[in-house]
Amino acid sequence: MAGNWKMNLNHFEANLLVQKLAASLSEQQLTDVEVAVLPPFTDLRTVQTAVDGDKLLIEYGAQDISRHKSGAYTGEIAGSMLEKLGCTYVLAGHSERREYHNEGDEIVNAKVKAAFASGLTPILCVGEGLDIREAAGHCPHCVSQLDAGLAGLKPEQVKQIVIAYEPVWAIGTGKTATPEDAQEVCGALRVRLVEKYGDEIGNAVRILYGGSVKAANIAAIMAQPDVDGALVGGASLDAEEFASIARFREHVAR
Ligand SMILES: O=C(CO)COP(=O)(O)O
Repeated sequence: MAGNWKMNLNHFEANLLVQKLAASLSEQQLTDVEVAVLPPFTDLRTVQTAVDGDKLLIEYGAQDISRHKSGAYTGEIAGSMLEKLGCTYVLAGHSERREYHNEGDEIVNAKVKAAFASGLTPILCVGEGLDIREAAGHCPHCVSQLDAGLAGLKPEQVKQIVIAYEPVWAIGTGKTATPEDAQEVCGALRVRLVEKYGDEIGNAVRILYGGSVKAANIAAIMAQPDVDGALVGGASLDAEEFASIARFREHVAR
């Protein structure tokens, strides 16, 4: 269960939220679910200090990574810097990066590789816009983003990666895909992974659903066979709400 904070919370607020989240998770005795937060870059050091200092059972990571190793790339953050901050995960190809920063599949693939080169686990995001959904092109579109994002990876890297299916029309809009919509695309992604990398790897890859996930709708989404978790935006900014979402980590075994 991953919380993408997007461009919210300064480092003081970040500290408060991770502490509260850890308290809510332990109150609910959620020790067997992997919970990760993805704060803005400027919060990462604070989150690291809180997690290490208090031995909190929370993983964390970044929302973006430079495809370059180092050098004259003003404003960018290298994988090695994230690694030094103890990050486990990094998003690659979130729809907001694809849309507002013109990140195409090739750049996203380079970012996935940069993440692995620094020992980070990429969370590769795929998803269709409303026009593609209305033209019924959502499955092929997402499968093609998956293929492009994974191009050139070794099978053991594919096994480790996390995929997030986030229909763009359901992000921050309050419109959730129905559980069946989520399963349709997550199932198509699974079929593709199995086809290309075999049963063992294809079934080991964790596939998350994202888009207006809340405590009130998570149960039906997690009941889908190919949904292994959620990538949560707005609702991850509320510790109790996010902890309640994390309670629904059990899904029907494939
Ligand atoms: O984009 C998302 C997570 O990465 C989803 O955001 P919301 O949960 O706010 O719709």
